[in-house]
Order: sequence, then C-alpha cells, then structure tokens
Amino acid sequence: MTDYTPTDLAAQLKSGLLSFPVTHFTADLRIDEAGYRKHLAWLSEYPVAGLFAAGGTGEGFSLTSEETDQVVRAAVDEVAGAVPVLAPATGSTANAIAQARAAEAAGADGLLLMPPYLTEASQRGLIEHVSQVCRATGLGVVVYSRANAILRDEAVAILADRNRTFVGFKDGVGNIEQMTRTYARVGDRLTYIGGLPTAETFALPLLQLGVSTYSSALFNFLPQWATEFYDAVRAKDTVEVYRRLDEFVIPYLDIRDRTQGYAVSIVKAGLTAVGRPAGPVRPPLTDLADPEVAELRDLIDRIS
Ligand SMILES: O=C([O-])C(=O)C[C@H](O)[C@@H](O)C(=O)[O-]
Repeated sequence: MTDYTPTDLAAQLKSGLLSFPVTHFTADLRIDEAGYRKHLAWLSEYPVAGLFAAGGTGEGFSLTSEETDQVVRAAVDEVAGAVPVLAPATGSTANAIAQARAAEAAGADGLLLMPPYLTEASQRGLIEHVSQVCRATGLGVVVYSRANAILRDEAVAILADRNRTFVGFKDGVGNIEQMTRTYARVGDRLTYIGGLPTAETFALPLLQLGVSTYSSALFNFLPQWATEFYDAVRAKDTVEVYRRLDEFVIPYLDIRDRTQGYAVSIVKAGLTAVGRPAGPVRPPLTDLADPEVAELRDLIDRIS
C-alpha cells in the first residue's frame, strides 16, 4: 500500500523531473521484464520526482491489462519506495476502474488516467468518466488531457471541486489560452505537468503558465542530459535552454516528425543508439529505419 496521500503525491510530483520509461519487448514482441528492470535500475541513478510505468512512451496503449499489471508490479518492486510509481488507467470507464484497482493492489502510488478509447466525448461525459475513476481508489490521479479527452478549464475546475483524489493535470495540447484559463481558475489546487511529445521543447514557456514540471521521454536514453536540461529550465536559464534546444532537440524533432508515431519509436531508437536496446515497438507503431537510427546516433555523439 502506498505511503503517499493524494496531497503528498501532488507535492512530490512538482518537485522534479518525471520519468516515463519505455517498455522493453523481445524480438517477437513479448514483454522483456528483465530488460525493463535493468533499465529502471540504470535510470534510478538519476534524480526524478516520479516514475510513470506503461505511459504513452511506455506503449501502455499496446499492452493488455495483464501485461500492464506485470509492468506496474515490476516497477514498484524495482524502485522499492525510492520514488512514487504511477500506473496507467486506460480505455472504457469500467476498464480504467479495473486497472486503477489492480494498480492500488500492486502497490502503485498514483494513477495516470489516459483518454478513453476511440470515441469523442462531451465535457459532461469526460467529467463523469474522470470522477468515476477518481472515486474507485484512494490513489492520487493525474489526468492526461489530450486527443479525444481534452478538458477545458470549466471541466477541470468542476473535477477539482468534486474529487479530492484528482491531483494532477497533464497537458498534452499546449493551448496557451486554455492553460492560462485553467491555472487562473484552479491555481495550485493541482500539479500541472507538461506532457506534449518531446516535452523539453515546451518546458520553458509552459513554466510561465504554471506548469512546473514535465514528462521527459528523452530521459530514457539521455538521463544526465535531461536532468541538466530540467535544471536549466528551473533556473530560467534561457540561454542554456535555447542552446540545448538548438543543438539537440530541434534536429531530434526533425527526425521524429518524419513518420506518425515516431515520438515513441525514436525513444527506443535512442536506446539502441546508446547501446542499451529496449527491443522493437509494437504495432501500430513502426521502428525507425537503420539510416535514421544512425543519424540519431550521430546527433547523440555530438552532445556526448
Ligand atoms: O505518456 C507519455 O509517455 C507521454 O506522453 C509523455 C512523453 O514523455 C512526452 O512528454 C515526451 O515525449 O516528452
């Protein structure tokens, strides 16, 4: 059982960078739990404020509920109380509730509620979906606002009022007006997490909007670099942040933007490039081509 109350979790998450580890697969696309555990052990040498198992970068959308449970249990066991582990809740309301309960039983410290599957939904429907998951366990819940589940400021305020366990808002949209309206209405009642693909790109401007931390996919294969980047953001060292964006992040985005889904695939390619392969991605994602991996390796070599 977790030692983090929802309030403790909210405070903890805003205290540092957030880790979204990839999920390791074998060549025939089965979970490689040993490889995953080894990866978490390596990443635990670097300071983070929270670990989100089987998130977007962790291809949570490609795992069965049983596999999600396996990954969450491995993360809880591997991290052993050093940082809070947050588990995903995905799909239909009933499925998300079942995953939330399984995560609580597995000893996770919080939940990342993903957009429901496929359908569009009204704000009223989303409020009901989020509220039901918030009521299902005692765990703090971070809601990922993205894709078919974009919460507007009014809905965020209602949810924060109704649900004590709703503690975090992860923004995957980057709409300046909406973020400003949300922070103006709800303020520090929530912890705000930058969750756009390649979150470093947006870290400095979002900090100005009340978004105090972000989920770093780059942390997977460049943990030292990602930690230094985070420190520069927190210090509002604009010169250093833009230097690093120009030197590495922007050319990285140029590779990432070549194919839909590469925002996740390129993270596994990065691990291959640094000699710590995590295996292939599962469909519907596709792996980078060999010349693209070589290009990424050259880019990494330039900053190493
Ligand atoms: O759920 C996820 O893995 C994300 O969407 C977070 C990513 O880490 C994203 O912020 C990124 O690509 O930096």
